[in-house]
Order: sequence, then C-alpha cells, then structure tokens
Amino acid sequence: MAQSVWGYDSDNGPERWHENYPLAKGDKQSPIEINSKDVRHDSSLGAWHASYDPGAAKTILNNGRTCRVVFDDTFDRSVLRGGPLTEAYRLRQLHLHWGSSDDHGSEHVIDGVKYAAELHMVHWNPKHGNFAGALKQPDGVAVVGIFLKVGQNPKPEMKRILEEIDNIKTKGKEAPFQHFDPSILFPKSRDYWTYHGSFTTPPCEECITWILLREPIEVSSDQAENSTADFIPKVPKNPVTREEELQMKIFHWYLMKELPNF
Ligand SMILES: CCCCCOc1ccc(S(N)(=O)=O)cc1
Ligand SMILES: [Zn+2]
Repeated sequence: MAQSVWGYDSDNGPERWHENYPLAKGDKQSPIEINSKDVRHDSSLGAWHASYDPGAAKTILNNGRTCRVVFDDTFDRSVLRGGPLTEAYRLRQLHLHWGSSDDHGSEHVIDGVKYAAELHMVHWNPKHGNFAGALKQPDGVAVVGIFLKVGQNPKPEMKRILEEIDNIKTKGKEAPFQHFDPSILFPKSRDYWTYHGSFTTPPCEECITWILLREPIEVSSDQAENSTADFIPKVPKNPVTREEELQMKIFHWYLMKELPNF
C-alpha cells in the first residue's frame, strides 16, 4: 500500500499525522481554540509592526491544496517586528486555509466561531541562518493570522474583481506576482492574541510565535459569481492608490477563484 501523503481525509488526516510526524503529538500544537474570557492581558506586549517592500513579492503558486504567494527573503526586505517579537522576522510566504463552505475553513476557532478562511503570513528569524534552521527553534518563525469572513461591506480594496488571469487558473502553476504589499490585507485594528505554537500542518514543528488578529477582514460572497468582466467598478468612497487597487484586484481575483463557494 503506497505511503499516503498527509491530508485531511479519514485515512491521512490530523489524527494520523503523528504516525509520520511525531511532533504532531506535542504539547504546543496549533491550531487551538481561543476563548476570549480565558485570555490574559499582558501589559508588557506592545504593538506589532510590518514594514513590507512591495517589490519583494515574487510569485503566486496554486498547489491544489492552497494558494501561496512567495517573497524574496534573502535579506531584511519585508520584516515584521514588535508585539511579542524581540527581533525582526523576514516575510517568506503567505497562504490561505479554507473549507468547502463559508461556515467553516479557518484553523483557529475564536469563541466557538469558525471563519470562512484564515490567511497566514509566515516570517522567520534570520538569526537562525535560514528557514530550515529557523523551524528547529522555538523562536524561529512568526505567523500573522488574519480571519476572513463573508460580509456585506467588504474592504474597498476587495470590492473589485480583475479580469481573469489565465496563467494561474490551472493548479500546480506558478506565476509572477509582483508589486504586492500584503499589509493592505490587514484589518483596521491591530489588536491581536499571541501564543507559542506550531505549524498547523506537518512537520508540525513547535517553532511559531502566533499573532492572531482579532478583527476579521471581509470579502463579499456575490463577487464569486460575477467573476466576469462585466462588473463595473464603482468609484470607492476612500479611493486607494492605483497600485494598491491593482494589487488587491489581482489578489482578490485569485482569492475568489481559489475559495470555492466564497
Ligand atoms: C520542511 C519545510 C517546512 C514547510 C512547512 O511550512 C509551513 C507549514 C505550516 C505553516 S502554517 N499553516 O502553520 O502557517 C507555515 C509553514
Ligand atoms: Zn497556514
């Protein structure tokens, strides 16, 4: 019987990951459920800050399991600092987790709420040399988690749908994805919960300082339908820069195409 690759089915799902990835049985495994009444305020924690270079965005990959945007992390070009972090962590990639319907999909659960999707911005601590070295360290990786919900008043940047980008429609393809600053995906509030945890997928290393943003961002469900070009973009109330508009359109289109039933 061929070695089954890990997944989310009954024969290769999270309950069986430990057979090939023993760390999955660790005591700092992610995701977790967060009950805001049990959360302790830590007054020593300040605000976190992201300073991203839009030029660091390189490619967008659709590997059939998630869509991932990869960034140049060969130097301190796009970094996350502050909050629970004592050093600057380099942005390496961002990806999404979603479900088969809008009522579930996020990995972390907040006060019993499962969001439609969860976006992860993955950063690593350059003091450990490279990503492979960082994932062996408890302070090696920092992930900002943003919850996505289907709402009626989506962020203006998410409001438009760009014409289809053919070369990333087929799974497994990688396409250039440049001039993209992912910080425009952040919600208004920078409020966050933080805890020490792990990769939510194999190899399940317990190397992650999680920074989960309390405020979800919204995407509207109707846009998934009219992904044709006949959608006439309205002039937004608070116009975003042309660059931002373009970035969001590209990313939003990709989001819509890859998140079924969104
Ligand atoms: C040996 C290479 C390890 C690749 C695994 O990388 C990951 C896995 C999970 C996450 S997540 N969902 O916890 O953000 C981030 C990065
Ligand atoms: Zn993830």
